[in-house]
Amino acid sequence: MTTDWRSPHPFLLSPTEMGRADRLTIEGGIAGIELMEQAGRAVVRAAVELVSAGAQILILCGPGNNGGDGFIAARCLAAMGYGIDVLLISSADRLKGDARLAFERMGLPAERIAEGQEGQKRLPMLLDSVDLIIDGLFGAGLDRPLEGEIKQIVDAVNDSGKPVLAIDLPSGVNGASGQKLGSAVRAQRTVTFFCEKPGHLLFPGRELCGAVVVAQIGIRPDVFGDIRPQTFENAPALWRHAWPMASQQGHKYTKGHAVVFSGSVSSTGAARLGAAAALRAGAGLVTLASPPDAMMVNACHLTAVMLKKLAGEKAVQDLLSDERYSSVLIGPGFGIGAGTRSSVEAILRASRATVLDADALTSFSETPEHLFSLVKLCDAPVVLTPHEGEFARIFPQVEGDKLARARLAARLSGATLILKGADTVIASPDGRAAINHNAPPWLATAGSGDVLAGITTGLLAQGVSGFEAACQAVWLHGEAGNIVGPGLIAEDLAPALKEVLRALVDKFGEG
Ligand SMILES: NC(=O)C1=CN([C@@H]2O[C@H](COP(=O)(O)OP(=O)(O)OC[C@H]3O[C@@H](n4cnc5c(N)ncnc54)[C@H](OP(=O)(O)O)[C@@H]3O)[C@@H](O)[C@H]2O)[C@@H](O)CC1
Ligand SMILES: [K+]
Repeated sequence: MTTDWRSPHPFLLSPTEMGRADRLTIEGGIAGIELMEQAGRAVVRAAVELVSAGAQILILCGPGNNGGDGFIAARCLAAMGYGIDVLLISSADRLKGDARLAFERMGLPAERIAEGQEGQKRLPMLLDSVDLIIDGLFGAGLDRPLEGEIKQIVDAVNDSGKPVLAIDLPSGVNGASGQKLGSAVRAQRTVTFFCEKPGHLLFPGRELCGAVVVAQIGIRPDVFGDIRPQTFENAPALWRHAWPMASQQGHKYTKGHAVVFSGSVSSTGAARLGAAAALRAGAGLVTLASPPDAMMVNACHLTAVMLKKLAGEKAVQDLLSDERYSSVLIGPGFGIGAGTRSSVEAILRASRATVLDADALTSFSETPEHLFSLVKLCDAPVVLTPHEGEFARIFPQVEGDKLARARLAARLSGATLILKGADTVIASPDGRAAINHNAPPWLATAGSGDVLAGITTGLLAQGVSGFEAACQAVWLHGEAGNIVGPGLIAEDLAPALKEVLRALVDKFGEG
């Protein structure tokens, strides 16, 4: 498995929140320069793993505290016998606070430090002879695109092909969004402090960071109590409390009953993938609701999943008048149009925990407001599972980075949102958001989304609330994808869930 599910907390801090963590720590009696010393030493520990003894290291330092960490690392690495050159992009006179102090403590011979224009002139020669570049240009304080000479430096670093160790973030990556501002360093490894930031998990930042190391520098975890982060890494630490543990005395009727709506005769497979996944995810019973023309094909393919014919105008209302149906999935292979809209309306009016996927979303492209008002009428969790194309169709007015868009869309629609992709974001209407990072690239295959929707429906059937069910489902789906490996087809996922669930339940059982 790829995820360290024992991660002690699931919090991600934006650069602004991280600044607050620093300030709270400093107010608590630890000097800023002490934090910087610890940060610099963490950079040293990472650097020595990347080079051999006596290697030549170029440290690029910006005008703020990110550069300050670089000065500390320069001092320690020089004392350890590495060949160190420091390139400071501004003039040393303009350094302030802890960064100035760190510069003054550095103690390198003047010829090993190049400032401003002089540094730029020396850069090609320095890049030629280094074994490692340490990027201390910009971290949390980046607030605008890289331009001009700074952009040229970053581009030259990337073109050199030399390994880069980034301090906190690769310079040019926005820590809140993972977006590249102008240009950005491509690192082999990134050392960040205290906890990860959204920009380490969201693309393109995730790719530009290389491997991320989180170092502790003396900030106490109780600052989370003050900051109350609303952004999380999607890991078991986030939703373990809401996991539907099987009870010894439970039986299939206590684990909920999911209904999955099938498409017509030529498009039934997607719903069956969803139904099988709902059953694997632990729903006690799963019924496939099928149009009459698809009964035979569905019947030929189902064993543990039950089948019910859905006919007549009030078929959905009639079906859901049975209170035992605890969750519903509609959309995969269901078809786009007025019929789908009225089925969705009947489901949401019946106030059942609901997953709306694929065609159930696209059917509201012209009238998204109508969908949102129905969601708000529904007295149970609703989860929408759009990929980027579907998202653009139902939230055309929502712009910005992926995290911000998912949050805003969840608030607008009143539903929990799973905005799918390599860095799936799960957002709740109450403002919480989680970023997923265990999905392998081979999960992007036909039917994979139907399985994800099915897992979510299976968890909702057991009474898990919307945000937690969505986070659990996305994580389980990713882990199942890792177990199957390259060559995965959607049919492989539900069987692979067995192994994921076994490991998870064993670990949760251990306490
Ligand atoms: N005690 C602590 O806080 C600790 C912090 N730590 C470290 O500090 C880092 C945060 O430090 P920071 O806040 O000083 O910000 P930083 O990333 O160095 O950049 C700010 C400078 O860049 C400038 N600037 C921004 N964008 C620019 C652009 N596009 N192009 C050009 N210039 C640009 C901006 O200049 P100005 O806007 O004033 O022109 C400003 O001078 C954090 O990532 C971590 O490494 C650790 O030591 C642990 C303890
Ligand atoms: K950096």
